[in-house]
Amino acid sequence: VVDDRRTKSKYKDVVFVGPTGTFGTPIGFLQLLFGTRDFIQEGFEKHYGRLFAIPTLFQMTFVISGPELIDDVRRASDDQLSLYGSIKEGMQTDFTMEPHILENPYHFKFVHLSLTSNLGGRYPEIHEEVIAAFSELIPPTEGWTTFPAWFTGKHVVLRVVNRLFVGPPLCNNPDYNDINDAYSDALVKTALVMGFTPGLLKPIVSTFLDSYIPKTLRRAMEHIGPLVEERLEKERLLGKDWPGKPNDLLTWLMEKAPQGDRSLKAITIRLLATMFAAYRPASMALTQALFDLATFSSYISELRDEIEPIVKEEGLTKESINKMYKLDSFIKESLRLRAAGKSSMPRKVLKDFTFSNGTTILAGSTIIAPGYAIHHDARHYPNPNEFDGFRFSRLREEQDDPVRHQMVSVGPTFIMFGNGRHACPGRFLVSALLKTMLAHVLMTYDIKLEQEGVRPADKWYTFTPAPNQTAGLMFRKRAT
Ligand code: HEM
Repeated sequence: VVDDRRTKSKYKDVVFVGPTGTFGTPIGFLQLLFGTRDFIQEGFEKHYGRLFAIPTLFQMTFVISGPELIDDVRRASDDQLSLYGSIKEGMQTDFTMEPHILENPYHFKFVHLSLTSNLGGRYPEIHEEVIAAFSELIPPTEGWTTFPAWFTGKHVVLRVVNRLFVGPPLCNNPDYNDINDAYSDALVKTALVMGFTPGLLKPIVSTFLDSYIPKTLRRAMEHIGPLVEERLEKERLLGKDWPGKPNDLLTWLMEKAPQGDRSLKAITIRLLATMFAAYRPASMALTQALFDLATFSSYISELRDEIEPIVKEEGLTKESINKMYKLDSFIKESLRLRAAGKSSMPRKVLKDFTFSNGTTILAGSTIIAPGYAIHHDARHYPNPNEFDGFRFSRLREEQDDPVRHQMVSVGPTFIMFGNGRHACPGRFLVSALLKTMLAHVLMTYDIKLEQEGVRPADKWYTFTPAPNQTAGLMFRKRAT
């Protein structure tokens, strides 16, 4: 309490949202945690365009809003405002992954180098894996059959992304895919507990936490180990550029990671850590888009009318999916409405930082952007709470601007993929994945909700929304 008062007194020109008084911050923090008050939305509505502080424990957290402040964050250097600093804290990586992993997150760079810049070349594999994954998980039947939506979305994404990370046949190994899933779950839960533990106690608490993370890591190493050996053996026998050598994330980690970081354990941790960044948001996005397709079924025929002539002419390719403006718009609208957390683009303040409006935030604090509030702001999105599937394709046509409103474009009013130099490097892949998956579903199946007109409710984890995880979706072989 004393520390909180001392810190607050340093911010004369910053608004504090939430209860005041001696125990204001802890009370406000509990209200925020248990969802009884949403200080981020409250602050956004009352203080739009300004910085405001919300009640959090152990440090000050400031919320930015309005294009100018978001642009200030975009332009700040990494030694002032640090994404990795905030991931380190949020994911407690020193305890959940390995200490120093974010001092050189070269695995993140490999996403761009090995996947995005080579997306066209790898597209046929994506397409092949999408078809295989759907036909296995949702075999087309004449009559309607219910499938678990979240389980299906998750497993399609795990399999297709792993095709690009480790290749076949491991990408379709149920045990390996479960490990990826379980590892992510364990990371989130352990990080949550460690986040609430005061600094001095962290090393002690971490030794008491269950051994699930190391156990899961060992299980993953049992899969990756033989694959690494197999590739090294081929290299010994056939030379460095052996025929058929995969250009996947594993190869990049084996060959381009710093010398001291090429042990099986180091490679496996980086693989799992990259999968953590990739598959959770992507599988949530797929599941939500499928729920939207089933809920707003009037879009289906117009989407098919767009997709079919393109596919007839060119097939499904990296280039042809770029022509599917309406499909892009439908998925982007689903992301806008459902996927942004209340707290986005977190940055740890490493050096005192002065915004363009003159407000200075001291080192040690955290800055976040209110993603959910921004994406539901009527100033930028008329009827913001309504699903308007062709909102963005209309804008692309009306403004004759094919780039600005596409899913992968980032800016201060669409921060689903962040903004600036750290904007998600996987977004080009995600856009290709989601469009291919939805186009495949539209062309192969009919889809509907289990209960007509009732979209399964989202689940919120404090700041983060997730699709309903128990509901099913009904599919049958396309009849029309
Ligand atoms: C719908 C799916 C996805 C969403 C919504 C999403 C969103 C984000 C966001 C918000 C950030 C932080 C940006 C910032 O704070 O400025 C980020 C970073 C990142 N994402 Fe994604 N992402 C998705 C899928 C993926 C996929 C499929 C991959 C990998 C294949 C990926 C890899 C990364 C990496 C490596 C970073 C760190 C960037 C850096 O080091 O600067 N993401 N993502």
